[in-house]
Amino acid sequence: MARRFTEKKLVIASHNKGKIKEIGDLLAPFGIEVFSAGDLDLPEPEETEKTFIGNAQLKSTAAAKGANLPALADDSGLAVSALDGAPGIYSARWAGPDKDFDMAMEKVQNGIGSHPDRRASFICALSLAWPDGHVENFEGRLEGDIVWPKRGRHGFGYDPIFQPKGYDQTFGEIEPAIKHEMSHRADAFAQLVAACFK
Ligand SMILES: O=P(O)(O)OP(=O)(O)OP(=O)(O)OC[C@H]1O[C@@H](n2cnc3c(O)ncnc32)[C@H](O)[C@@H]1O
Ligand SMILES: [Mg+2]
Repeated sequence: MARRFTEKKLVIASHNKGKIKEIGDLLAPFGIEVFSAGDLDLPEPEETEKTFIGNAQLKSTAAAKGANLPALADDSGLAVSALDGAPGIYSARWAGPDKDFDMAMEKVQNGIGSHPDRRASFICALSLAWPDGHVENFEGRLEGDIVWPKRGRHGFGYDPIFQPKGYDQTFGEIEPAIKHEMSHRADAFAQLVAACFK
């Protein structure tokens, strides 16, 4: 049995504004007071693990200890079939220190080149940690295709080149409220809610 979340305050252990906004929107119905890692001046830990869950847990436990509050971390990324799952856990790092996602998206497109397989998945690991060290982890996924050129201005990161399966718009074009209902983050969040918030 997962530990239930009964506290009133929660830290979103992320320094990514796009993610903090999405997680804040997903948490809105639960009446929890949320803080971001930046609000609390928490450092950004180095992501030294080899899996999404490993890195999510590293971020959640560091923030929970640092803030002495429960903390929810997200480690996510894009796994491209023709690139054997790259950029994967390196999705943020492909954009470099300037967080240049135009460059990162071009790297994805150039890597696929003329390969006929344009399939990709977005993956999201969520880790909820308490200050006593207890952790609950979840992983969500969404299948789609890489399109080129990029389309739309909604979302963040790789959204303008990711078109979810069954849709003819990219996450850059789809309204945020619709993304929240079907994304990899929504999938992981639904698992978290079922296990810890019900
Ligand atoms: O570690 P934190 O502080 O949370 O922020 P980050 O941006 O470094 O986040 P990650 O280490 O988890 O890297 C994931 C990258 O994958 C990309 N990504 C994840 N979810 C995405 C989404 O829903 N839409 C577009 N890109 C996404 C995005 O560019 C992120 O920078
Ligand atoms: Mg990161």
